[in-house]
Amino acid sequence: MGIKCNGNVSGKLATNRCLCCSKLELVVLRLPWVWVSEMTTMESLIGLVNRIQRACTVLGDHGGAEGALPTLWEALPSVAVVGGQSSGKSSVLESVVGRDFLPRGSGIVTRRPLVLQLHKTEDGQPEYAEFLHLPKRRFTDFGLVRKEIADDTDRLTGKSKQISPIPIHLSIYSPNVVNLTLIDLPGLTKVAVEGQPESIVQDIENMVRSYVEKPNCIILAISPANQDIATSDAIKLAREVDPSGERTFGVLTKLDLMDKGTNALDVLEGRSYRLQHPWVGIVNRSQADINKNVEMIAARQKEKEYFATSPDYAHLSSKMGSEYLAKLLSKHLEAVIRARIPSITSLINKTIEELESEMDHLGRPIAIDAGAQLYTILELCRAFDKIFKEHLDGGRAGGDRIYGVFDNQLPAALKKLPFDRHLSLQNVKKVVSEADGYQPHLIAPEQGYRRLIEGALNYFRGPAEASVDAVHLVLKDLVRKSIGETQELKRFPTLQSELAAASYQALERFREDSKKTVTRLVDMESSYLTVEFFRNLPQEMEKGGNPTTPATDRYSDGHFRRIALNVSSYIAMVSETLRLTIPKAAVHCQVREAKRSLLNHFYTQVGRREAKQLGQLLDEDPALMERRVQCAKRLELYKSARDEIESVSWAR
Ligand SMILES: Nc1nc2c(ncn2[C@@H]2O[C@H](COP(=O)(O)OP(=O)(O)OP(=O)(O)O)[C@@H](O)[C@H]2O)c(=O)[nH]1
Repeated sequence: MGIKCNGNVSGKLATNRCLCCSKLELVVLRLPWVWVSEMTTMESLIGLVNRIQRACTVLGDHGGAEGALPTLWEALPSVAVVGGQSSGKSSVLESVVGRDFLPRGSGIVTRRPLVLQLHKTEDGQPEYAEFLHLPKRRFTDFGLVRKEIADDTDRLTGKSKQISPIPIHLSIYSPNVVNLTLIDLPGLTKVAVEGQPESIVQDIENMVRSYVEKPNCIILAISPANQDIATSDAIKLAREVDPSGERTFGVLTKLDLMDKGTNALDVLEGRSYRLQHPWVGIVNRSQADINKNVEMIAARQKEKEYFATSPDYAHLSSKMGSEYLAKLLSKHLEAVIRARIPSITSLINKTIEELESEMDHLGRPIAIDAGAQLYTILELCRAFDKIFKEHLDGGRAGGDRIYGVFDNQLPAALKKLPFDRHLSLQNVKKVVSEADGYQPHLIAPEQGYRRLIEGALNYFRGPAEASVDAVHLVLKDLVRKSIGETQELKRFPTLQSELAAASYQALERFREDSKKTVTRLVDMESSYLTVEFFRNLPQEMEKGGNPTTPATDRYSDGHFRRIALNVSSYIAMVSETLRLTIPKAAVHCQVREAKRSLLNHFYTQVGRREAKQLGQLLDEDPALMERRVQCAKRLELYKSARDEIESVSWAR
């Protein structure tokens, strides 16, 4: 909804559209104590973008989607200077500034983008320059500025003539400039010369393209008038990335070098190549002027005179020259920034939200003091332990596999025990006879029974231990799963593996204890046989069998079969008991203990560790740490950009 730009409107607002004139007003707002309905001058708008651009460089946002981080740089309007080598780019920039300050030389001199921020100061104030990378140093000697640009380029690229996309930021404060930001880019070239890598031609084009293809980039396309416009590198590239020409400013240099009798009116009046903005003709210092150290201010004056007195261009003279170009660009840049502020503001707010949610996801940075680290470790352990318990108690899948061991695996294993073989007639006879010794049993083979039973009971050790092992495997698997499912642990691979190792060790101890317990259950069955079972036997026999069996029958096959049958039903009874008690032992010793004290040992160990060792436990995945640092920097950038915009809007 719109608001009136000079009415009594309440509420906080950074940007809006005026209801009465429908112009875009940057701000109409009420501070608690005073009405402020003033909006920003050209200075503050361009200055605002300057400050945000500097923050971008400091915080590593050079445009481009490195690591898929959001880029603010690309959303900011900027003016990029594009042209072929020797087209006069440096001369245009220096004319606009009114100072000699750019490195000169043969080949590719500009090998990094130069973000040149011009700040107009009050008349009579001294001129000076400042680099972002040397914040405490004011350069009043522009020869030293030139040297520092060259040195800083070499510092980053080496002297290898490589190019780098990381910009150098230079601010110039002068009463002779307009507020403007220009990005000087390496000159487009067609061949690599001695000492340059073959790829340089393409590398330069790619870098220049990466700047000018952004929809927020205003293209200052420099072409020399003494060459056919159809061969201009700058126009060729501009046409590709901005076919409608709405963000391209055509600049024609070297008008004074055209052949006698020719002029550039076809270009300057838009007939040769039409752009949305008018072409601007420029006359820079010639090489001879440079050699003679002709002052820049004098050169500007000479340029003015050239157009004023030129029979070809006098009618265009008010719209020609470097001073006019600087003002035109400044005005246009200001207008573009004004129009873009609302979308930049909403982009900033949206990105802050996204980055904050990513930071939440990545987790906050680790504290450095031991107490806080220990606390973090214990919290992480608790988070894991909670998930592990949920697996056992239900809520998460997996605990039911333990019941599966008791309900399927154990009964199946018990059923498969080879009692048939053990209680075969032949084996029964053998065992009973061996137990009898030289004196065969008279009434019932007491020793024979015992040996047969003891022999059979031994078979139960296998399924008992196998059940313990099966439960152990399930628990181990649940530990692994729970670690994987503990989101908070994801960033700490060292802690993950130490937790896993500590849990596995604990489970190993529980397994041993559980094995001892189930073996003891089996041993207990051998230690004391159930008397009632055998007391009941004769009665059973009397009921079911023949009471008048003669004594000689006791040594017949039938007698041994009866013994086998009796032992078999005793074993069946024991098997049933063990089927019920082995699960109790396993749960008691393993499952219950895992729930109660899986990490007890680990806690004691961690409690004794020094700060350094605790820090090592919280070692994160380096890629993740890097991502967090990058996100934090980007977040800082977006927040400071938001503050900058608010500070302009909330003029106090
Ligand atoms: N007479 C005259 N000479 C010019 C004009 N513009 C540039 N020159 C000369 O052309 C030569 C190249 O100009 P530069 O400004 O260095 O061109 P550049 O595009 O920056 O060149 P590189 O940095 O090598 O890509 C210099 O000798 C300038 O003096 C002009 O309008 N008139």
